[in-house]
Amino acid sequence: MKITQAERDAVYKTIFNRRDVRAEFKSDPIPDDVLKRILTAAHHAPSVGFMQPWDFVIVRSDQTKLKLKQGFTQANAEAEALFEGDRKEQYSTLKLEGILEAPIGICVTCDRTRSGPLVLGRTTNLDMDLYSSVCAVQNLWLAARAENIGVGWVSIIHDDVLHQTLGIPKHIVPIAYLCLGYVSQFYDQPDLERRDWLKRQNLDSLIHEEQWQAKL
Ligand SMILES: Cc1cc2c(cc1C)N(C[C@H](O)[C@H](O)[C@H](O)COP(=O)(O)O)c1[nH]c(=O)[nH]c(=O)c1N2
Repeated sequence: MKITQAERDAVYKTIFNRRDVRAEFKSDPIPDDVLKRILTAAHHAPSVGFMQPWDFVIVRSDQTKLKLKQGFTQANAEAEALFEGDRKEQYSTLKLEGILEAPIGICVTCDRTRSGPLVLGRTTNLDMDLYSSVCAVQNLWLAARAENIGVGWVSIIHDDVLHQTLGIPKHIVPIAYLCLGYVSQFYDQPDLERRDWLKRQNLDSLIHEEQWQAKL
Protein backbone atom coordinates (compact mmCIF):
# COMPACT_ATOMS: atom_id res chain seq x y z
CA MET A 1 0.00 0.00 0.00
CA LYS A 2 1.54 3.25 -1.13
CA ILE A 3 0.98 6.56 0.65
CA THR A 4 -0.11 9.28 -1.78
CA GLN A 5 1.42 12.74 -1.71
CA ALA A 6 -1.77 14.24 -0.25
CA GLU A 7 -1.77 11.61 2.50
CA ARG A 8 1.89 12.26 3.25
CA ASP A 9 1.20 15.98 3.49
CA ALA A 10 -1.68 15.29 5.90
CA VAL A 11 0.63 13.29 8.18
CA TYR A 12 3.23 16.07 8.28
CA LYS A 13 0.51 18.68 8.78
CA THR A 14 -0.75 16.70 11.77
CA ILE A 15 2.75 16.33 13.22
CA PHE A 16 3.67 20.00 12.87
CA ASN A 17 0.32 21.28 14.15
CA ARG A 18 0.05 18.98 17.17
CA ARG A 19 0.26 20.96 20.39
CA ASP A 20 0.27 20.31 24.09
CA VAL A 21 -3.03 21.89 25.15
CA ARG A 22 -3.73 23.21 28.64
CA ALA A 23 -5.80 26.38 28.46
CA GLU A 24 -7.95 26.08 25.35
CA PHE A 25 -10.25 23.14 26.16
CA LYS A 26 -13.95 23.41 25.34
CA SER A 27 -16.54 21.38 27.21
CA ASP A 28 -18.04 19.78 24.05
CA PRO A 29 -18.16 16.02 24.56
CA ILE A 30 -15.97 13.70 22.51
CA PRO A 31 -18.25 11.22 20.69
CA ASP A 32 -17.64 7.56 21.57
CA ASP A 33 -16.74 6.59 18.00
CA VAL A 34 -14.12 9.34 17.82
CA LEU A 35 -12.62 8.28 21.15
CA LYS A 36 -12.56 4.68 19.93
CA ARG A 37 -10.66 5.69 16.77
CA ILE A 38 -8.09 7.55 18.85
CA LEU A 39 -7.64 4.61 21.23
CA THR A 40 -7.41 2.22 18.30
CA ALA A 41 -4.60 4.36 16.88
CA ALA A 42 -2.84 4.22 20.26
CA HIS A 43 -3.29 0.45 20.34
CA HIS A 44 -1.58 0.18 16.94
CA ALA A 45 1.65 1.68 18.26
CA PRO A 46 4.84 -0.31 17.98
CA SER A 47 5.78 -2.30 21.08
CA VAL A 48 8.78 -4.38 22.01
CA GLY A 49 8.20 -8.05 21.12
CA PHE A 50 4.61 -7.01 20.27
CA MET A 51 4.08 -6.91 24.03
CA GLN A 52 1.35 -4.21 23.90
CA PRO A 53 1.94 -3.35 27.59
CA TRP A 54 -0.57 -0.51 27.70
CA ASP A 55 -4.01 -0.04 29.23
CA PHE A 56 -6.13 3.08 28.99
CA VAL A 57 -8.02 4.33 32.05
CA ILE A 58 -10.73 6.76 30.93
CA VAL A 59 -11.68 9.51 33.38
CA ARG A 60 -14.98 11.32 32.90
CA SER A 61 -16.29 12.22 36.36
CA ASP A 62 -15.74 15.59 38.02
CA GLN A 63 -15.11 13.77 41.29
CA THR A 64 -12.10 11.89 39.95
CA LYS A 65 -10.82 14.93 38.07
CA LEU A 66 -10.97 16.96 41.28
CA LYS A 67 -8.79 14.43 43.11
CA LEU A 68 -6.28 14.50 40.30
CA LYS A 69 -6.34 18.29 40.23
CA GLN A 70 -5.49 18.29 43.95
CA GLY A 71 -2.59 15.96 43.19
CA PHE A 72 -1.40 18.34 40.50
CA THR A 73 -1.70 21.38 42.77
CA GLN A 74 0.46 19.74 45.41
CA ALA A 75 3.10 18.52 42.96
CA ASN A 76 3.11 21.87 41.20
CA ALA A 77 3.82 23.72 44.45
CA GLU A 78 6.76 21.37 45.01
CA ALA A 79 7.93 22.02 41.45
CA GLU A 80 7.61 25.79 41.70
CA ALA A 81 9.73 25.79 44.86
CA LEU A 82 12.63 24.32 42.87
CA PHE A 83 12.93 27.39 40.64
CA GLU A 84 14.38 30.69 41.76
CA GLY A 85 14.04 34.39 41.02
CA ASP A 86 12.59 35.42 37.64
CA ARG A 87 12.28 31.83 36.54
CA LYS A 88 10.12 31.04 39.56
CA GLU A 89 7.91 34.04 38.88
CA GLN A 90 7.57 33.05 35.25
CA TYR A 91 6.82 29.44 36.23
CA SER A 92 3.99 30.59 38.47
CA THR A 93 2.27 32.29 35.50
CA LEU A 94 2.26 29.15 33.33
CA LYS A 95 -0.89 27.07 32.91
CA LEU A 96 0.41 23.52 33.02
CA GLU A 97 -2.73 21.36 32.97
CA GLY A 98 -6.38 21.35 31.98
CA ILE A 99 -7.58 18.51 34.19
CA LEU A 100 -10.96 19.99 35.12
CA GLU A 101 -11.67 21.73 31.82
CA ALA A 102 -10.99 18.77 29.53
CA PRO A 103 -14.05 16.52 29.14
CA ILE A 104 -11.96 13.36 29.17
CA GLY A 105 -8.77 12.26 30.90
CA ILE A 106 -6.88 9.16 29.84
CA CYS A 107 -4.18 7.48 31.88
CA VAL A 108 -1.93 5.38 29.66
CA THR A 109 -0.16 2.70 31.67
CA CYS A 110 2.48 0.01 31.24
CA ASP A 111 2.03 -3.54 32.53
CA ARG A 112 5.63 -4.63 32.95
CA THR A 113 4.58 -8.27 33.35
CA ARG A 114 2.47 -8.53 30.21
CA SER A 115 3.29 -11.52 28.05
CA GLY A 116 5.62 -13.06 30.64
CA PRO A 117 9.18 -12.49 31.86
CA LEU A 118 10.93 -13.14 28.55
CA VAL A 119 9.99 -10.64 25.87
CA LEU A 120 11.65 -10.60 22.48
CA GLY A 121 13.72 -7.41 22.17
CA ARG A 122 13.50 -6.61 25.87
CA THR A 123 16.15 -9.05 27.01
CA THR A 124 18.96 -6.46 27.01
CA ASN A 125 17.10 -3.38 28.25
CA LEU A 126 14.05 -3.93 30.46
CA ASP A 127 12.84 -0.34 29.98
CA MET A 128 11.78 -1.07 26.40
CA ASP A 129 8.27 -1.79 27.71
CA LEU A 130 8.04 1.76 29.08
CA TYR A 131 9.19 3.18 25.76
CA SER A 132 6.52 1.10 24.02
CA SER A 133 3.76 2.69 26.11
CA VAL A 134 5.19 6.12 25.25
CA CYS A 135 4.83 5.18 21.58
CA ALA A 136 1.13 4.55 22.28
CA VAL A 137 0.89 8.01 23.83
CA GLN A 138 2.35 9.62 20.74
CA ASN A 139 0.02 7.71 18.41
CA LEU A 140 -2.89 8.82 20.58
CA TRP A 141 -1.70 12.43 20.53
CA LEU A 142 -1.36 12.54 16.74
CA ALA A 143 -4.63 10.72 16.09
CA ALA A 144 -6.40 13.16 18.40
CA ARG A 145 -4.87 16.08 16.48
CA ALA A 146 -6.11 14.56 13.22
CA GLU A 147 -9.59 14.57 14.84
CA ASN A 148 -9.07 18.26 15.83
CA ILE A 149 -8.93 17.23 19.46
CA GLY A 150 -6.32 18.70 21.76
CA VAL A 151 -4.23 16.67 24.20
CA GLY A 152 -2.29 17.87 27.23
CA TRP A 153 0.18 15.65 29.09
CA VAL A 154 0.13 16.23 32.85
CA SER A 155 3.31 14.88 34.41
CA ILE A 156 3.28 17.19 37.43
CA ILE A 157 1.53 14.63 39.58
CA HIS A 158 2.90 11.80 41.70
CA ASP A 159 2.45 8.22 40.54
CA ASP A 160 0.90 7.23 43.87
CA VAL A 161 -1.90 9.78 43.31
CA LEU A 162 -2.63 8.14 39.95
CA HIS A 163 -2.41 4.66 41.49
CA GLN A 164 -4.76 5.52 44.34
CA THR A 165 -7.24 7.72 42.49
CA LEU A 166 -7.58 5.44 39.48
CA GLY A 167 -7.22 2.09 41.29
CA ILE A 168 -4.21 1.13 39.21
CA PRO A 169 -2.59 -2.08 40.52
CA LYS A 170 0.83 -1.67 42.12
CA HIS A 171 2.77 -3.55 39.44
CA ILE A 172 1.39 -1.36 36.66
CA VAL A 173 3.24 1.87 35.87
CA PRO A 174 1.33 5.04 35.02
CA ILE A 175 3.04 6.44 31.93
CA ALA A 176 0.95 9.50 31.08
CA TYR A 177 -2.09 11.31 32.33
CA LEU A 178 -3.58 13.00 29.28
CA CYS A 179 -6.35 15.62 29.08
CA LEU A 180 -8.43 15.46 25.89
CA GLY A 181 -10.99 17.79 24.42
CA TYR A 182 -11.98 19.96 21.50
CA VAL A 183 -10.21 23.31 21.66
CA SER A 184 -10.92 26.95 20.93
CA GLN A 185 -7.67 27.06 18.95
CA PHE A 186 -4.39 25.32 18.26
CA TYR A 187 -1.39 27.64 18.41
CA ASP A 188 1.41 27.56 15.80
CA GLN A 189 4.09 27.32 18.47
CA PRO A 190 4.52 25.42 21.73
CA ASP A 191 3.12 27.32 24.65
CA LEU A 192 6.53 27.31 26.35
CA GLU A 193 8.07 28.90 23.25
CA ARG A 194 5.34 31.54 22.98
CA ARG A 195 5.92 32.41 26.62
CA ASP A 196 9.72 32.67 26.26
CA TRP A 197 10.46 29.70 28.48
CA LEU A 198 12.61 27.90 25.91
CA LYS A 199 13.17 28.05 22.14
CA ARG A 200 13.08 25.18 19.68
CA GLN A 201 16.63 23.92 19.15
CA ASN A 202 18.24 24.11 15.77
CA LEU A 203 17.89 20.68 14.17
CA ASP A 204 21.31 20.86 12.46
CA SER A 205 22.97 21.24 15.85
CA LEU A 206 21.40 17.93 16.91
CA ILE A 207 22.49 15.84 13.93
CA HIS A 208 25.80 14.00 14.22
CA GLU A 209 27.50 12.18 11.36
CA GLU A 210 29.10 8.86 12.28
CA GLN A 211 30.22 9.98 15.74
CA TRP A 212 28.57 12.10 18.41
CA GLN A 213 30.24 15.50 18.55
CA ALA A 214 29.88 18.31 21.05
CA LYS A 215 28.53 21.33 19.17
CA LEU A 216 28.80 24.97 20.15
C1 LIG B 1 6.81 13.43 28.87
C2 LIG B 1 6.12 14.76 28.75
C3 LIG B 1 5.61 15.36 29.90
C4 LIG B 1 4.98 16.60 29.82
C5 LIG B 1 4.88 17.25 28.57
C6 LIG B 1 5.38 16.61 27.41
C7 LIG B 1 5.98 15.40 27.51
C8 LIG B 1 6.51 14.73 26.25
N1 LIG B 1 4.28 18.49 28.50
C9 LIG B 1 4.16 19.19 27.21
C10 LIG B 1 5.42 19.88 26.79
O1 LIG B 1 5.63 21.04 27.55
C11 LIG B 1 5.29 20.24 25.31
O2 LIG B 1 5.17 19.06 24.57
C12 LIG B 1 6.47 21.04 24.76
O3 LIG B 1 6.54 22.28 25.42
C13 LIG B 1 6.37 21.25 23.27
O4 LIG B 1 5.11 21.83 22.95
P1 LIG B 1 4.09 21.15 21.94
O5 LIG B 1 3.79 19.78 22.47
O6 LIG B 1 4.78 21.06 20.60
O7 LIG B 1 2.89 22.06 21.93
C14 LIG B 1 3.70 19.04 29.63
N2 LIG B 1 3.06 20.25 29.56
C15 LIG B 1 2.48 20.77 30.66
O8 LIG B 1 1.92 21.87 30.60
N3 LIG B 1 2.48 20.10 31.85
C16 LIG B 1 3.11 18.92 31.99
O9 LIG B 1 3.08 18.35 33.07
C17 LIG B 1 3.77 18.36 30.85
N4 LIG B 1 4.42 17.18 30.93
